Amino acid sequence: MPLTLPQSSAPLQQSLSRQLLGLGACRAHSHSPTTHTRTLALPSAPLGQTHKGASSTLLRSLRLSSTARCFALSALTMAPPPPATGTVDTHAIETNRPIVISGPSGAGKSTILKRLFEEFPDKFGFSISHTTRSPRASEKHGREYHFVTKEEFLDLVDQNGFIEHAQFGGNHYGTSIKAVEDIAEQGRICILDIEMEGVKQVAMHPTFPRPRFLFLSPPSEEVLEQRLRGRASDKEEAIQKRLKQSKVEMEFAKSPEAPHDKIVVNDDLDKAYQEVREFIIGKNA
Ligand SMILES: Nc1ncnc2c1ncn2[C@@H]1O[C@H](COP(=O)(O)OP(=O)(O)OP(=O)(O)O)[C@@H](O)[C@H]1O
Repeated sequence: MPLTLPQSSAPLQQSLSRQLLGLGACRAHSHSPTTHTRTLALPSAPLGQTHKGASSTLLRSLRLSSTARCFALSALTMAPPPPATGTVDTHAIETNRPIVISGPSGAGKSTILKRLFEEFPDKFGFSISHTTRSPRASEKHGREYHFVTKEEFLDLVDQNGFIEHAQFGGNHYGTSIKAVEDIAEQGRICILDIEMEGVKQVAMHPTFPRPRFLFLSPPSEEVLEQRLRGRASDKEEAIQKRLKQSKVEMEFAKSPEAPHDKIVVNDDLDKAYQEVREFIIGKNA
């Protein structure tokens, strides 16, 4: 599911989007108390227009600032919510296979994606997540999120219209197939920054073609804790929650059911970035 944090994922997504793109708008979501889903799109070919995308909140969960990170390039910002359904434009998705990036909060996902977006400033777009929570004063329907009613959201769930969805803090969050598909149809590769439960959902989705899965790992628990504290964005309780969740995510990554095609250990940032870059846009991508 898009990420959802005990705290809201929207702030995270927006924050990340802004950080990543240096823009004033973005979107994404996650469904975990600490993270959420960030959906980004990398065009596989030069684009003539802008887009937006990105979310992961639950993953969006551990940090209240990493909600899906989506970035909106104004053109799509005002678009109405797509009529997502369980049907998929398989050709577009398989031609521009989305990338799912996951890893513990603090592993460095935002840092590395920011670099990637800076290196390819004209190639990114982002998808917009759905949520049943009320928009905040500064938020616009179709920009930060597609704000829908609970009934509309659950209808879409019944149609298998989400590649992942979750409930946090009493609200539903989800990344629709249509939102990701739109990016693929524009010749872009959508990058989804998703927490563990969302990864499982995407991997098991009945109709959505399998994306490529990348797991970003911290070099050790000790280093992860240092980085979370160094980020100075969380209170002690939130740090402890992220560290606890990181153990679960690391165990999952080592398990047979983990769908990851590539695991990158983020020790030296330059080296990790090159590995991620190669996986996403390298000649064997
Ligand atoms: N290789 C590295 N060496 C040292 N510090 C790093 C490295 N990679 C990331 N960091 C730092 O670690 C902190 C956590 O990184 P970042 O916020 O990118 O993690 P994240 O995986 O996006 O977390 P979240 O899921 O909570 O958004 C940041 O302060 C970042 O600057």
